[in-house]
Amino acid sequence: MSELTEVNGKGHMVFAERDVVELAETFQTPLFVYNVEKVRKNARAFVEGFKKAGVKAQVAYASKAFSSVAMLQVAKQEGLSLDVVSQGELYTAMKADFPMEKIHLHGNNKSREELKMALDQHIGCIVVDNFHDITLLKELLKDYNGTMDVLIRVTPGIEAHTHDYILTGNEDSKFGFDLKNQAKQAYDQIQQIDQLHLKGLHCHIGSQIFETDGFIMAIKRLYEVLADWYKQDGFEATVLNLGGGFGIRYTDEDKPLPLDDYVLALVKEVTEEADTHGLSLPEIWIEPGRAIVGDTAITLYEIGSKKEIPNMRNYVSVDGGMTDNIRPALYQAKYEAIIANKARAPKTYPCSIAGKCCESGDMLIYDTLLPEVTPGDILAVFSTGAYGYSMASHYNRFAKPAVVFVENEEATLVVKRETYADVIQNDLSYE
Ligand SMILES: Cc1ncc(COP(=O)(O)O)c(C=O)c1O
Ligand SMILES: N[C@@H](CCCC[NH3+])C(=O)O
Repeated sequence: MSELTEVNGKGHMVFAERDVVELAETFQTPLFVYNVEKVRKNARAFVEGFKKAGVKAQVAYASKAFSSVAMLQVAKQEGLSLDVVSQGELYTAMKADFPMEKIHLHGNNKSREELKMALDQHIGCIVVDNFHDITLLKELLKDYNGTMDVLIRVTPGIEAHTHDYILTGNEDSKFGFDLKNQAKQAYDQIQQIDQLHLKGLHCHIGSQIFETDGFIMAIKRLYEVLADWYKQDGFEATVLNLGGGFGIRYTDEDKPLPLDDYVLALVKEVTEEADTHGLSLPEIWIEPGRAIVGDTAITLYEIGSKKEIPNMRNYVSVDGGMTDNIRPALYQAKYEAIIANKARAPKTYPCSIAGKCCESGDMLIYDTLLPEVTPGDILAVFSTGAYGYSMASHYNRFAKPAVVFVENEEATLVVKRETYADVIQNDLSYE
């Protein structure tokens, strides 16, 4: 996004109206900086899209993209619902005082404890992923007075155009029930448990998707099944959850749609299918993660060493890497970056950006152009708001970076930088 970058009189990059070089000095590096106004804007694009279409909806922020107490407080302020996939994500929501009735629990191997916590907290909905979920719920509900709303997660057999590792709606997937056989068995089992209220179906076809056809195909397939269940049993879904996966821009190769285009396409197709089959229009739920936070943050690093291999490649190393952004190593994901303290300088130096882990694959960006690089320069990598901090690790015993929120020009530390004492806090001695 370099051509759109704002630059101040000192030649420093400005992000969310703040000089990022100053932010790096104040909060140290590596540092995640979120533009909260942009987070709100993304959230509102989805929410307003459904409002405009006049359809009942829930926009559940997929907290796996970036979960922290402050982030979930922003999601709550924006009236979003929440998708959690673990006790840890649910616990974070509890600490953020997130309304429990707006939380949906996912997971392809939910533990008894996770399901119990969901029941005890009276969350809004459990997305049943497999027969084990149903068995555990049946047992747990014996000691439970209330009821629980559930959706059945199915794999609609859609091959969305995305990286193989983040494709989830195809039949050969660890998630959900296959639509042809297992979904009906799950339906029958759930209908026999009085305390489970089946609201409808869930599918998630993949992530970083730039087209609406995959979603449309998925909706058609869901309706084939829903039409059968209606004929057989008179069952009508009151909710259709179409997952997340809406793509964002990392580099020029990515051509995202305006967020409300996805909403309009979903609403149109669901409305048509419901009409065709004589079914009433369900609530439409979606679960965007990346599209809410991905393009709202940058990561700031300090540049250190350089290795120049004549006629081959120049390596420029930064003080973070795969421990705060595993996506390039895991998915060959591409990013753009600039030197924040030389934001106007001509880009004349061909180089690749390396992390500092003891791993050759620890590369953040291959073959980019930067201005002449000197140790101490601040590198800003764009669009790191999703699946960066949330996938961070302690490899090489690195401490996790800090996270800062900027809103109304004010920068607030929302996740503290870990200390080395934090990193080894669970180590016990064996002398
Ligand atoms: C079930 C489910 N919902 C929502 C998401 C969020 O996806 P994204 O961040 O691409 O919107 C994912 C991740 O791909 C997922 O598996
Ligand atoms: N973590 C992945 C996306 C998969 C998310 C959840 N199913 C990414 O960084 O793109």
